[in-house]
Amino acid sequence: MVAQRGEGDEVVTTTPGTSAAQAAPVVPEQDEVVVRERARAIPEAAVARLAVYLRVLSGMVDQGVTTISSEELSAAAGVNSAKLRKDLSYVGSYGTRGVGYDVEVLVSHIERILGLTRKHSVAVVGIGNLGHALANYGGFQSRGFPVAALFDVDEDLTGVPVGGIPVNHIDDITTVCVEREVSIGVIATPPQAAQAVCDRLVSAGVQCILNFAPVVLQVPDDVEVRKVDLAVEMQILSFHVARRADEASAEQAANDLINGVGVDRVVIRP
Ligand SMILES: NC(=O)c1ccc[n+]([C@@H]2O[C@H](COP(=O)([O-])OP(=O)(O)OC[C@H]3O[C@@H](n4cnc5c(N)ncnc54)[C@H](O)[C@@H]3O)[C@@H](O)[C@H]2O)c1
Repeated sequence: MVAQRGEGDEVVTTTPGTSAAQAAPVVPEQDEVVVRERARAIPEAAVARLAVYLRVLSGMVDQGVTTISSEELSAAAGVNSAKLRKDLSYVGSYGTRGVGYDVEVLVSHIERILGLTRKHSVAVVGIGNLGHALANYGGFQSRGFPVAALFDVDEDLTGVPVGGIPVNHIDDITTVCVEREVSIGVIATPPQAAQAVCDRLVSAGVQCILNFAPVVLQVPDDVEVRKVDLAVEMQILSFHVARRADEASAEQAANDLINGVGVDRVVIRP
């Protein structure tokens, strides 16, 4: 089989000797795993879920699990199985009916889509409370993100090892980031320093920024920024709890109504 560009940027597999005009998408056979490359964009939320599937699947590889059904994976990842199947179709993986997904194959497809086929060295800037915690956390290394450099403006911290890595002064950020091939910069400085730190990371060639400081950073188009704000996550949790409480009290009111006035059914509209 060879790969060709199909309609709408989808690459379809065709048998040798078939012309592109004749090429029709291959319908997955029951016992066949069909792999399709999709050039179209994957929704941001699906990318986040793919990272969750990868974490779950990597744990399964460690336990020697070789195949997994979509139901098992959806339960382990906390995602409904229809959404999971849709997400996995973005990476071109269709499981085998009655057998499920080959865990290692799925891991390699997701890693390829997430660009994890190579290591991404990380620099943390701002080695205060948060920076210390991040630098000391061993979990990034095992997920393909080794922390390779630490920076702070505080000269008392220069040379002090945190998580086994000596802190460099911020003035050395360009040379050190280039030398250690840093591709992700984590900003854990006070907000007023964050934009200048971001600019220095960008001029050192760092194209991915993970920003913990509560500011919106301005970056060139070819630089990706993700902002982490735990307070926002808590506000989202609070919203869901409040909504659940509203639903429970509406249901209670409906039950009271049924019991009180003898109607059979009350429909609650959002
Ligand atoms: N996103 C979140 O959920 C979250 C959670 C906690 C903290 N934060 C944010 O993370 C940041 C750090 O918080 P913290 O409690 O660790 O603060 P901190 O004061 O303990 O540490 C800040 C560190 O940054 C260093 N620094 C200051 N200016 C610098 C510069 N120009 N270059 C390099 N280093 C510089 C300081 O010397 C200090 O070591 C703050 O902006 C805070 O608001 C975000």
